Formats: sequence, structure tokens, C-alpha cells
Amino acid sequence: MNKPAILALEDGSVFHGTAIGADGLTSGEVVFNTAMTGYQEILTDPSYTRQIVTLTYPHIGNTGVNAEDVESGAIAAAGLVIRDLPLLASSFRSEQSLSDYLKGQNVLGIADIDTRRLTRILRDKGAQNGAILAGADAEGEDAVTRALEAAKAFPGLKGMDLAKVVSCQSPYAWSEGEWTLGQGYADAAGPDGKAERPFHVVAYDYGVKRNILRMLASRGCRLTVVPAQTPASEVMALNPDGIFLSNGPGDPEPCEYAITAIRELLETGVPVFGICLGHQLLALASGASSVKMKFGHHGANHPVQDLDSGQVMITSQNHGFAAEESTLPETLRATHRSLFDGTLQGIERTDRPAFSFQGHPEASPGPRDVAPLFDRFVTMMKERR
Ligand SMILES: NC(=O)CC[C@H](N)C(=O)O
Repeated sequence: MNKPAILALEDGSVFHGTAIGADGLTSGEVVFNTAMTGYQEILTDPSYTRQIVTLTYPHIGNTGVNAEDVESGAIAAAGLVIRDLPLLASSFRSEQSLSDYLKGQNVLGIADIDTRRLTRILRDKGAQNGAILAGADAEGEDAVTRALEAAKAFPGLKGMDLAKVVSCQSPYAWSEGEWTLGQGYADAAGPDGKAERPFHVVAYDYGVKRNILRMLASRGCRLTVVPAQTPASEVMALNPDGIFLSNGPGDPEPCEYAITAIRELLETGVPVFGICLGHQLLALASGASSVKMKFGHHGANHPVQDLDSGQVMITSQNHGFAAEESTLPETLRATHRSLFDGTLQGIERTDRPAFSFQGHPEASPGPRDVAPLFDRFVTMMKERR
């Protein structure tokens, strides 16, 4: 039997639907993602911590879920909102239904609501704080009032430091990702899987997605992943060839520990590469400012222009904050811009081997246009030798 669920937004909007995950209450910032594929990667992307994600593609769950397509150890999103959950999951890779997956991880989901109406609200008014009530909690005369109260009680992501909350507790080595791509290997040895990977990269885990680590490993990087609050001195003691700044949830501005460490690391001249939150943190550490966007970028087909070559790339995106181009200091140069709204998508330091990208070059929802950015990082490490 179908169980009821309610989604409420801080603006007073209420949606009645069906519970497809765990019972109970969840709150967070409600955002919409326009990708047609990749719901499992989206749910497990740590950048979605404290966000309730609605997917604009109407049928979600068609291919079930499997143990391979996760970007982290567990679902990170605070809840899922969809139009329609198919009755049957059909794929040779499917191990579980989306509904059982949500329930097994105690994550709430709501289906059978008008996600187009919801998305219009989020586009017009901006991302909204919201709440889902599901199961017995969504019953009773006061259920709507309770949902609205929970939506209004969520403090919002502005000012929220979540990178250190989702980060790993202690350093670990990462080697998954077959070393197949040429750029990384020392001149004599090919990527035969026997030679030692030539570059040691220390990767800050602000909420890192696993495919980023695989992309680096497949280019000949040995990785040491370190907690978000690791001081610069400890990173330098590991003798890195390069430093990677990961994606992650929340507002970059309160991450003082990261901004301070990055500032110190930039002084050493070791190559630095940042993605998404890591990009925003590189900007802040270099003296630029960040802003909260109206509804952000969450999708898999966003056109981004390389300002040097003029080339337009189709990119995967997931961010609600942005480094502001008008605040870039002399030492930072804009390298990429979104063709949707003109916001900054890439920067490089003019005085240091450091660059970053706002979108997700590791995601491959079809297009792989931005993957060469990883090669650029490897080339930088090679050149520094
Ligand atoms: N994917 C990310 O790293 C997101 C960065 C940041 N939390 C934002 O929303 O802008």
C-alpha cells in the first residue's frame, strides 16, 4: 500500500505525494537537477549533503541501483523528489530497486508530485529551504503545518561549513583506477601496471567523489587522500608532486582552515588543481570572493566556454555558490565561463602553477569534453620536475 509523503517549502508551497524511501522527517535546501541519467551518482555525491534533490527527468529508478556507481560510501543527499518511480527496475547491472536503496540507507524520498511546478518555483524564487515528511509522520491534520515548520526551521546553506563534516577522519592511500592513460608515465616505462605511478598527489577530501580519484590514478598518480583540516605543513611533509582540492558540500567562505592551508601551499610552488568547492577555495585563498547563486547549476549538459580557445564544452555541474569574476585579483585570470548565465567556471593563477574548474570534469554523463583538465594537471607536475 502506498504511504503518503509531503514536501513543503519555506515560501509556503506544499506538495502531496507518495513515500518511496524511509519514513520520518528530513529538511534541507531544495535544488533541481536536470540530468537525465546518473541518479545514483547524484545521490551519493557528498556535495549534496543537506540538500534535497529534485530530478526534472520524470522517470527515475528505471535501471535500479548497483554497488559500482556510487561516488562515496553512502547516499549524501538529504532527500529525493521525483515525478514517477517505475514499477520495474530493468538493467543487467541492477542489484536493487531505488526504493529499497533509499529505505536501506534511511533516506526519505517523495514521488508522484508535479516536479515541473516545483522546478518553476525554484527557478523563479531561487533554491528554497524545505522539508519532506513521509509515512506515518505525513498523516494527521497537522502534518502540513509540521512540514512547513520544518522547512522554515532549516537554517540554509549560506555560512554552513560542511567540508570538514563529510571529510575522511584520517589519511588513506588510493590506487583504484587502472593506469592506462599516457600523460602520466615516466618516459621509459609504459602504463603496464608494473611500473610505479610517477606522481604523488595529495588530495584534500572536502567531500571527494571517487571518480575524481580514479581519473587521477588512471593518469599515473599515486594518491594520498587527507582530511579537510590537514595543515599545509603536514601535506608538504608527504612530499607531494601535486595538490588536489576536491569538490564538497556547503559554503566555501567559512572554510577558514582550508583557505589558510591553500594560501600556504600556493607559496611552495607545488602544482595545485581544484574542482568545484576546491575551485571556490582556490579563488578565496587567492583573494577573490564567492557568492550564493539564485538556484545554482545542477545538470549534465551545461555549455561552458574556454575563454582562451573559444571552444565550448558540454559539462556536468553541481554547485550553488560561485567565485565572482568581478572580484578576481591581479594574480587570478578567468579561463572559463558558463554560457547559461555568464558566471565564472574556471580560473588560473598567473604567478603559480595552480588552476581550477567549477564544473565536474570527472563526470561522464555522455560528454567527456572536460576530462583533459586532468591531463593539464599531470603536465604541470611533469614540467615542475
Ligand atoms: N560540487 C561542489 O563541490 C559544490 C561546491 C559548493 N558546495 C557549492 O554548492 O557551490
